[in-house]
This record gives sequence, C-alpha cells and structure tokens, in this order.
Amino acid sequence: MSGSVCPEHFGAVTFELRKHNWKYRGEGNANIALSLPDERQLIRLPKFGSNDTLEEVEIWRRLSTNILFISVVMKQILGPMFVSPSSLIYLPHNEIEYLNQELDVVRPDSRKHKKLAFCGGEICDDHAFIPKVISEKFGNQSVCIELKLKQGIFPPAESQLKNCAFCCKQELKLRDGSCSERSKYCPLDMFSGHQERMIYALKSLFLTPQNNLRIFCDGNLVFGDGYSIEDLQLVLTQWMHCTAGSDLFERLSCLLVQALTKKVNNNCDITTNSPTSWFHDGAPRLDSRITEQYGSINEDFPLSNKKPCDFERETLPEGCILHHLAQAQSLDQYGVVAVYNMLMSDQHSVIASETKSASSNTDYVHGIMKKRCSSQLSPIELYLISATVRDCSLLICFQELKDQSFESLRLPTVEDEPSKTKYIFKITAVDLDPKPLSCIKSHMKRNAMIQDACIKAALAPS
Ligand SMILES: O=P(O)(O)O[C@@H]1[C@@H](OP(=O)(O)O)[C@H](OP(=O)(O)O)[C@H](O)[C@H](OP(=O)(O)O)[C@H]1OP(=O)(O)O
Ligand SMILES: Nc1ncnc2c1ncn2[C@@H]1O[C@H](COP(=O)(O)OP(=O)(O)OP(=O)(O)O)[C@@H](O)[C@H]1O
Repeated sequence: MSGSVCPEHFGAVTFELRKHNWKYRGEGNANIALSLPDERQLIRLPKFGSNDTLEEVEIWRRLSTNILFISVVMKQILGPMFVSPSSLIYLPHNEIEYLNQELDVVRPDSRKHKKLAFCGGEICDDHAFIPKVISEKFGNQSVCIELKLKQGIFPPAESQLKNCAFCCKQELKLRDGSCSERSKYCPLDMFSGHQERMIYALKSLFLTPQNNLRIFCDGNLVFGDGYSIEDLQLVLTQWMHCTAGSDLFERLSCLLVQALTKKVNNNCDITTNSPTSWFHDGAPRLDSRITEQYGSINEDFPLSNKKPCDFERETLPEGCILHHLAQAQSLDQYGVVAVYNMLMSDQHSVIASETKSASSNTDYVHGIMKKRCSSQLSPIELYLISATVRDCSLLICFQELKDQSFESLRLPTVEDEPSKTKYIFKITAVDLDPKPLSCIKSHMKRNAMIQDACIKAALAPS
C-alpha cells in the first residue's frame, strides 16, 4: 500500500468494525460483503490479488467514482426504486489484518486468491431485508432470493449465433474446474417475456444454482452453489404455507415471475430522492456503417455441440425490473468485436485501458455524466454501461403480508395462489459498479478462451 491520503477528502467517515456485531455475507470476484445485523446495513470491502497495485489515492478515487456512477447513472437507467445509494467508510488500519484472519474460516477456498488489503469501502442498506419501517410490524421471516441473471439481450450481430454468451461460457467453466456440471439455466429464457420459459429458467436455477442463485432467510444463506434440491425443498417447506399436493418449486417460481414482471412505481422508493440530471432515452439506433467498419463476432462462434439457445422473445411489461434490465442491456448495439476495434483505433482510449491505475480505467464515467443524455454516448460508453447491467445481481426480498397497514401499502405485493398468501416484496439491483475500460480487452480474451474450450470439448472422445 502506498501514497498516504485523507479518506475524509473523499467523503469517507470512520467506521470501527470491531465495535459492531458483524457477519460474513458473501463475496464475488471483487468485493467481500459483511452484514451488520443490528443496523440492517452491510459493508462492502474491495479485495485484491497479490499482483494488484495498491495506490491508496487511486482506490479512493475509484470508489467515489463507483458511488457517483450508481447514484446518478444507474439510478436513472434502472429506476430509483431499484437502486439504492451507498457511502464511503474507512476502517482503522489494524482491522484489515484482523478481518483477514477472522474471515479465513468462512470464505470459500476458490475466492481466497484475493484478500482485503485496503482500509476503506462502502456502507449501504442490507437489501436481504425489507426496510425496517415496513417489516418490523410483521415480525415474520424475510426471504431474499438473489439472482445474477447475466446477459439476456444481445446486439443484432450476436443474436444470430447458435448459443448465448452464458451457455458458451459453461464449456470454459467445466474445463477450468469452476463448475462440475453444466448449468441448466439460459438467460434468454429469463428475458423471453414468456411465462413458461421464465418459470423453466427459475426451475433450472434451482437445479444448478452456480453463482446465479442464492437464497437467504433473515440474512442467513440457506441455498446456493453446493446445496441440493432437497435443501431447497426443506427451506420452502418451512417458509411457504403447506397446501396438499402443491409443487413448492412451481409456487416459488410463480412468485418470482410475478415480482420480476410487475410494474413498480417510484413512490415505492421510500429511502431516496431521484436525481433528474441524467436521463435514459432508450436504445440508440443501429448504424450499419459502424458494423461494416469495425466488424462483429464471427457467426461460427462458438463451435459447440450444445443445443441452440432460443433468441425469440416477447415484449416485457413496461416498468418491471426485467424491462429496465433489458433496456439497459440493449444499449450495446454493436457487440464486443466492434467496440474493441473502436477502442484500439483511438490512441487515448488505448492508453486509458492499459494503465494500471484503478481510477483512470473508470474515468469514462465523468465523460458520461457530462453528456447528460444517453443518445449522446459513444458505442464504447454504451457497451460499458451494458456490461455493468449484464453482471449485476437482483436481491428480491419477500415478507408475508400480515396486515394492510399504511407502511405496507407502500410496497407492491405478489400472491401465492394455492395458499392465498400475499407477500410484500422489494427488488434492489446490487453490484452496479462501473466496469473498467480494460474489461473490453478482457472480454475479447474471454471469448477466445471460450472458443478454445468449445473446440477442445468438440474434439474430445465422448
Ligand atoms: O465476463 P463474465 O460474463 O464471465 O462475467 C464475470 C463473472 O463471471 P460469471 O458470471 O461467473 O460468468 C465474474 O463472476 P465470478 O467471479 O465468476 O463469480 C465477475 O462478476 C466478473 O466481474 P468483475 O471482474 O468482478 O468485475 C465478470 O466479468 P465482467 O464480464 O463483468 O467483466
Ligand atoms: N446491499 C446489499 N444487501 C445485501 N446483500 C448484498 C448487498 N451488496 C452485496 N450483497 C451480497 O454480497 C455478495 C457480494 O457482493 P457483490 O456482488 O457486490 O460482490 P462483487 O465481488 O462486486 O461481485 P462480482 O463477482 O459480480 O464482481 C452479493 O452476491 C450479495 O449476496
């Protein structure tokens, strides 16, 4: 760690973790999340690999850019009711070593190649719970389903391929050992707008959750990668009201489809005010000259034996979270090959994407904010926004509705038909950090590795 800075300069406030009751919640590739059960808040701390450069000031800049991007750009694109702000904190220096030691026993081995090394991060609400002002009256269980839906909308050039990006990547995951079985889930089903395909997508996630589905009861993980379908059956038996002969997986899928396709109004946003400085005006028009000039993915990509994915889809109901995600994903109209070639043809962008500096890799965010209107954004900027949305997670939190109090009516409801039980629900999109400019190159490399894994799988004796 080098370059001493004053965290207050970035708006960070001091936070003494050891004075709080905290618990490991989980982690992805970039951050570790710790819940604070007494406050129903969560802190999210960036982690680093041994080769990462740790310029303190650079990391603070990157974190404050992340917060700006989420609270201005993402909030406008996905809707204020689905995006919640966070703020910066800094921890006493000796807490990082303490945390690394304490976390060692709960962290999965596959994630331990990165660890905490920086005394700062974010604090935000814990979205595994319905906001306290509403939920505490009911005193019953909060069940939160986390879905990482991945890419369900493709630019025209990539919609002609045999398989979607998620299904192609399964071959690579099988080869590098990050999964032992091919996922049965396909994001195209989830984004199809077709009830039966959406239910099928969710049931596929129940069978092969990988890193795309987790379930928390009152903030505790009860289902996810490494759990069996019997574990899920048990969770649902305890949570949902029994009705003779009903299929609990079908009932949970129906609740989720209702929540994902329900129009949610802004007035459900009880915690924040929406900024109005940046607005989303839909997907840009496709300019075929750009595709001709910069190219697109080879239509043979990838050489796989897999059954084709179904790119057909119906319109999603306006105002629902899936519609917002689909619109945001469709901001990328040209695909990674054209965007990569554009990046390489601009010296300034090449330099920015090659720098090791964490903050210059996300400097483009300031450019986006200056433009104030999505129709003025470049294909590279649109690609990067779309990349964030393709990788974000949804936290869908349910709590059984016990009365029709004023507070509870501020949240939408879904109904479990067989038991006639109503649940209030709240959906929050998390992990909305801007992707670094360098991810465009990483995506090209990832595609080459996928192609290679598919070729090897096709040649392997069955
Ligand atoms: O490239 P993808 O689609 O495989 O997505 C990566 C994710 O892989 P997976 O969802 O398992 O396929 C990957 O997830 P895992 O580490 O595999 O859980 C990360 O989310 C990664 O984002 P970042 O580098 O941490 O910002 C993701 O990288 P980005 O594509 O978002 O840059
Ligand atoms: N505000 C929140 N409320 C509740 N849980 C959260 C919140 N933010 C993150 N989490 C939990 O912590 C986990 C890790 O956080 P996050 O997805 O942000 O990590 P990441 O490393 O940035 O992910 P990725 O691998 O996609 O880059 C999430 O999968 C989710 O379970």
